[in-house]
Amino acid sequence: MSCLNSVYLVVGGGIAGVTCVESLAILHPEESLVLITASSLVKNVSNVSFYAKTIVKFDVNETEATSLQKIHPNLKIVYDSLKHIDTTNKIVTTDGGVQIQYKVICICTGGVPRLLADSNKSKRILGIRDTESVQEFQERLKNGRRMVIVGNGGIASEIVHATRGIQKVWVIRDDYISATFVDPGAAEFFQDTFKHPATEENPNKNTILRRHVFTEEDTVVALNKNLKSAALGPDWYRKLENIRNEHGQQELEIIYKVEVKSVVETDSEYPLKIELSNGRTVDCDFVISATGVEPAISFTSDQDLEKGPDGGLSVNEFQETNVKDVFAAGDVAHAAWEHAPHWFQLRLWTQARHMAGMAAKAMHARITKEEVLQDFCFELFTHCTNLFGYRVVLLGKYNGQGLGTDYEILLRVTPQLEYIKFVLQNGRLQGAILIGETDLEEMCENLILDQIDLSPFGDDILNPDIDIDDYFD
Ligand SMILES: Cc1cc2nc3c(=O)[nH]c(=O)nc-3n(C[C@H](O)[C@H](O)[C@H](O)COP(=O)(O)OP(=O)(O)OC[C@H]3O[C@@H](n4cnc5c(N)ncnc54)[C@H](O)[C@@H]3O)c2cc1C
Ligand SMILES: NC(=O)C1=CN([C@@H]2O[C@H](COP(=O)(O)OP(=O)(O)OC[C@H]3O[C@@H](n4cnc5c(N)ncnc54)[C@H](OP(=O)(O)O)[C@@H]3O)[C@@H](O)[C@H]2O)C=CC1
Repeated sequence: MSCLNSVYLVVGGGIAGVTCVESLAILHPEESLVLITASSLVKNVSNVSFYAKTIVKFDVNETEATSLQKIHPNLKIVYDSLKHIDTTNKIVTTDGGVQIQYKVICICTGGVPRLLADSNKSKRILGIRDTESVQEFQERLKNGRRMVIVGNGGIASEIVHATRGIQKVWVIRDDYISATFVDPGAAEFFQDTFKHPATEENPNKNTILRRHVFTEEDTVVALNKNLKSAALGPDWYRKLENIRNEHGQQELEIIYKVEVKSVVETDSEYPLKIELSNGRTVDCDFVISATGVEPAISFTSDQDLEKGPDGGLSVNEFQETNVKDVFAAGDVAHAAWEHAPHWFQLRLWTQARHMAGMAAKAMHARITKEEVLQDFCFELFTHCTNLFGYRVVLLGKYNGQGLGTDYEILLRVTPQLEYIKFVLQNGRLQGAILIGETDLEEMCENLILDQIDLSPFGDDILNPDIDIDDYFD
């Protein structure tokens, strides 16, 4: 059995693993580093642009793992899967029997789709995670007449927006769409776009300003509770836009507040029959189960690595697990430290990148016996994405998460143009949803981080005729 020796060991070729390697290449290029990746293609980030200090947008690309050796002269790549970690002797073993001795290790094995309970009953229930799963979806789309989409998060929203020429039945547990990312008001804003696509002649710019004081009866919007190839990037669904099933009909039906009770294969016109919790059945060609991810922990270890309630490896603010010198980052990790007031974990690229950069700094500090502080990026939750053709920026406690019932919402809505929501508590901004080209990202970031008292401004804070930035210069 061959044995490699290395100071640093990183497992996984997704955004987290690659970011960890790239950061170590800058921090400690003279030291030995091994990357274990099951795939020869790995993910990397390019075209990073900053909307503000912590609000970042970037592209994710696939690249040959060997390209990382250009930036890290001492990097060795092992194309294999991690099988076992002996944390006492600091040796890992791969499926292929390679052994690697390490001083510090970072586990970045990502996540796998958490599919519907009946998914083992039919090959027509698909999850989307990697390039192969998208290819399978594309094949099904070409000839499919009707698909059922289950789930109300990022993937379901993107599929509903991007697919054409097929009947879509979108089955959700909530009473409004895209609940992982937005609130009922923003969902209405998106749905208005389905009904009235904006045209140049009819941009529909009637701005509505509204303040809403939350009471006990209000429902606080719930936050989302939570193999071998890395997860896709944000533009993955554009591939679907090119697929046109000329025979199919374009139709979307949304069924609210239901769950899938069972899925059975049939010999009738449609090969699948879906039974819903409201008693209704839907016939279809295939089902997309866009029902979240679960951490990918397919390896064993001699000591128990503690897990959080979401099944992820619990890590402290330096991304270290309960076992010394074993770090974890990205979708596989559960952020178990005490969070800053305006940050929480969602399994997203930016967070995978931030966690992995932090892990690399902490690993380097362990080897060089230096002190390390947690990075500033964990001060504020930020997510920048596109939904239903709009730029969406989510900041802080954008859905009032964890604020109880004692907060106010200030809204500015211009149909088909912008949707701006401020979440205020004690006159201070706690979170924001910015949909459209609002140009408010930097101001909101500052207002949340500095906790400036906004009560003197009243509703003017969102008055489109007042340039609020002037107040804070
Ligand atoms: C369809 C889709 C669209 C998305 N869109 C967005 C978006 O627009 N914006 C956003 O912020 N986030 C998005 N995400 C989420 C984002 O992709 C993930 O949060 C992020 O990629 C996680 O990175 P990771 O490196 O932790 O995990 P992964 O990308 O899953 O990478 C983990 C790697 O580890 C490997 N691995 C697993 N087990 C082992 C093992 N035992 N040994 C060796 N290697 C192993 C896997 O093969 C994989 O290559 C999307 C996710 C999906 C599925
Ligand atoms: N633009 C972006 O930023 C995108 C991000 N992503 C990321 O990729 C990952 C995977 O995306 P996705 O699968 O959409 O996961 P998400 O976690 O975003 O959403 C999962 C959805 O499925 C629902 N759900 C879970 N179990 C069931 C069930 N048994 N029946 C019905 N509904 C169920 C959840 O509801 P509930 O909340 O009630 O549990 C939630 O609405 C996530 O980390 C996501 O953040 C993906 C695509 C785009």
